[in-house]
Parts: sequence; C-alpha cells; structure tokens
Amino acid sequence: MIELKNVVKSYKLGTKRVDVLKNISFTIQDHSYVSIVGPSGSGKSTLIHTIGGMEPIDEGEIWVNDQAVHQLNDKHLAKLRQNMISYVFQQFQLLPTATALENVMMPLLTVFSSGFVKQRAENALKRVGLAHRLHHLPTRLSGGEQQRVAIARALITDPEIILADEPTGNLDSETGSNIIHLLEEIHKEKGVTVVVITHDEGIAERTNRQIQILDGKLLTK
Ligand SMILES: Nc1ncnc2c1ncn2[C@@H]1O[C@H](COP(=O)(O)OP(=O)(O)OP(=O)(O)O)[C@@H](O)[C@H]1O
Repeated sequence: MIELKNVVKSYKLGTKRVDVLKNISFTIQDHSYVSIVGPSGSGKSTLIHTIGGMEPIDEGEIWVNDQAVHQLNDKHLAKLRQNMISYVFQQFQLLPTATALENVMMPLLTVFSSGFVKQRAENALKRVGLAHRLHHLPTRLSGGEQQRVAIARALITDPEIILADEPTGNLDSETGSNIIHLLEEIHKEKGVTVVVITHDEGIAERTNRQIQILDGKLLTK
C-alpha cells in the first residue's frame, strides 16, 4: 500500500520558493492500476519521485507498506528501490555504453552474484520480448525496444510497485500502446501495482483510478 499524508514539497529557485505539492493525501491499495493526470508543471513527476524517496518532502508522511519513506536514510531508500519500487521513465534512462543485458543487470549487480543476476536479467528481457536483443547497445534499439529494456530493468528486482513517468511520451502511438499493454500484463500477471503518469486520456481511461493533480493539489481521490 502507498499512503501519502499531508505531503508538502517546494523547491528553492534562487531566492524564490516554488510550492509544488500542496498538502497531498491519498492511498493506493496493493495490486492497483492507477494513473496520475494533470497539466504540465502540476507536480506529477515530483509526486512519484517522493514516493520512492528520490525527492525528500518538506512536511507530511509517505508510507509504502510498513515503511516510513520520509524517515528513511539513503541506504534504506536504496534498499526500498531494490526490494519494492521500480521506476520507468519517459526518456528510458539507459546507460548508452552498456548492452541491454548489462542495463537490466544493473539494479542487482551489487546485491547478488553476477551469474545469478545475469540469469534473472535474461529472464526479464525474455518476458518483455527481447530475448533476441540481449547484447545490443541502446543506440541499436528502437524507442519501443529501449522502453522494453527499461521495463525489464524495472522487473529484475521483482517489485511490488512500478512507478512509470510518461512511459509512452517518447513513442509513436502504436508502440506506446504496446508498452501500456505490457505494463498491464505485468500488473495482471504478478499483481504489481502500476502507477502511470500520462497526458494521454486513452491511457488514463484504461486504469482503474485516475488521480488528478492541478497546481500541486489533488482534484479527486
Ligand atoms: N529540481 C527542481 N528544481 C526547481 N523546480 C523544480 C524542480 N523539479 C520540478 N520543479 C518545478 O516543480 C513544478 C512541478 O514539476 P513536475 O515535473 O513535478 O510537474 P509535472 O506535472 O510532472 O510536469 P510535466 O507533465 O511537464 O512533466 C514545475 O513548476 C517545475 O518547474
């Protein structure tokens, strides 16, 4: 379960303060498929970054299962992202000098033996339909294939939650639709909670619940 209680977050820009999240509270139950929608700059990315502890909050509480994310130190936040939460980004964020297999292995390389991690990475790449692209560099993959590698990298840790920040934003509509279907299959197969930020109404309508953000505030629960 993800629970936000009265979350407040601002950024400092020089002497100015930008209030980005203004007293946000909501709960996302286990095994959910949820979208976060709202205009550009309304705070969607900041919101999901705070859930995985990638951005600290100023006030409030963030709970993921029994873990108080707002109180965890860097070491425990890293563990949270190794054990429970994975991210998928619009720009894929693959290491350009590493092959698909090496990119997928990365989150677990410091945790388990390389032989074990390689086996898991191969399985994850197979799951996303890329068993034939293990040794390709990202530059030799299409956008859709790169996003599949990123999803395999998200899957290797066997997460309970995948937070996807406009995962189709860099893809044509057909490729984007395939990527959304893949995330939906993973949600159904493994019961993974998928939270997807999207500007695409069609994608938002496919989710079981839409969380609407406007100017840092929640519109609906
Ligand atoms: N690191 C930062 N430093 C300063 N301001 C920031 C930072 N990150 C985001 N902001 C500001 O916070 C606000 C919310 O940004 P955020 O990226 O969360 O919005 P968003 O809803 O995800 O937008 P988009 O749909 O365009 O991705 C914006 O005004 C943005 O300029």
